[in-house]
Amino acid sequence: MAVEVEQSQPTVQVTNLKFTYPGIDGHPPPGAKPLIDGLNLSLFAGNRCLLVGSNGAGKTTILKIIGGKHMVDQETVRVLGRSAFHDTALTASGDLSYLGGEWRREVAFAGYEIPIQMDVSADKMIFGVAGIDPKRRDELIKVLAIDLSWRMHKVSDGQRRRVQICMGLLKTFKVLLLDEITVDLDVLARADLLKFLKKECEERGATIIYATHIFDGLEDWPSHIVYVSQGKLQLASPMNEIKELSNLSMMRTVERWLRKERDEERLRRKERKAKGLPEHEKQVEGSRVINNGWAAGRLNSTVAGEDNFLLSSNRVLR
Ligand SMILES: Nc1ncnc2c1ncn2[C@@H]1O[C@H](COP(=O)(O)OP(=O)(O)OP(=O)(O)O)[C@@H](O)[C@H]1O
Repeated sequence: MAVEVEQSQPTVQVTNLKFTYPGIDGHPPPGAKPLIDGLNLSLFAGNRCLLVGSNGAGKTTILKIIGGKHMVDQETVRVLGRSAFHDTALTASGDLSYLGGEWRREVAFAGYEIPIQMDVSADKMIFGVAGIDPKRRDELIKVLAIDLSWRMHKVSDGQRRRVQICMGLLKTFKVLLLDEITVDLDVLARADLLKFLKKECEERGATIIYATHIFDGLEDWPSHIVYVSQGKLQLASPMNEIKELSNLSMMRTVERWLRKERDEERLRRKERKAKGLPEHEKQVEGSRVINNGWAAGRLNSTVAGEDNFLLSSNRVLR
């Protein structure tokens, strides 16, 4: 049964986020184009937000910033009303949890990172975590169909991933950031995990942001969708609004946005070439210049639904 959740305060609030990766001297290189620019986003308890965008669009960077892994101004990113980077108790308590990236080789758990491939049983790993609700632990073991006798250095990638995900979800989170974590899971494990995560939002009022390229089985999962391109928020909308606009499946809808983005970038590149400019916009990274290919341009037209449905980047999701 769904709980009534307090909707007045956002659980995740990003205000005019601008971010450039620091160079080797620890500072953003002078003149570098920001990777994330003017991004605003508000999410509330119970929201399940799908974060989509092409490779290199900035999804991981955004999740890491919200997860407190990159320093930004205290007021720019607020999670549960606190600064994600400065208030380390947010992650230490498990209230804010990030699963992704380097976590693929290790288990990130409440601020600690544990190697995932040592000769240890799943049982030892999962039951070695203190202060866990036994009912929640049993449920996760069942949902992820974990055999507690598995030795972590001998199991398959997918089996190892199940244990890893179980560890990451043992503590009751309030805000969960998932960065493409289901890649190795079989169809059944993925479906059961998504069902569990949906329940966490509906019953406990958790907020989840999930960045993925795999849309299989996700059709009815998200309550909201956010599309980023070149570090800018192109669209943020409740799923029902997207569905009202188009009969296409979510995968086809996203495919259409990305095709449009790519076509516009190709056109932009052609125009640059015609003007005798280098085909690709260049971005400064540290002391060297990197070329981002077609992903480096700006999406400057509308993207969603029937093409004229561009949502404001200041949109608050309800
Ligand atoms: N530590 C870093 N230092 C400098 N640039 C970085 C760093 N990490 C990522 N980038 C750059 O930032 C851009 C966005 O990367 P990010 O990983 O956020 O994209 P993404 O949308 O998650 O991509 P994908 O879908 O491929 O996972 C890329 O051009 C990448 O090269």
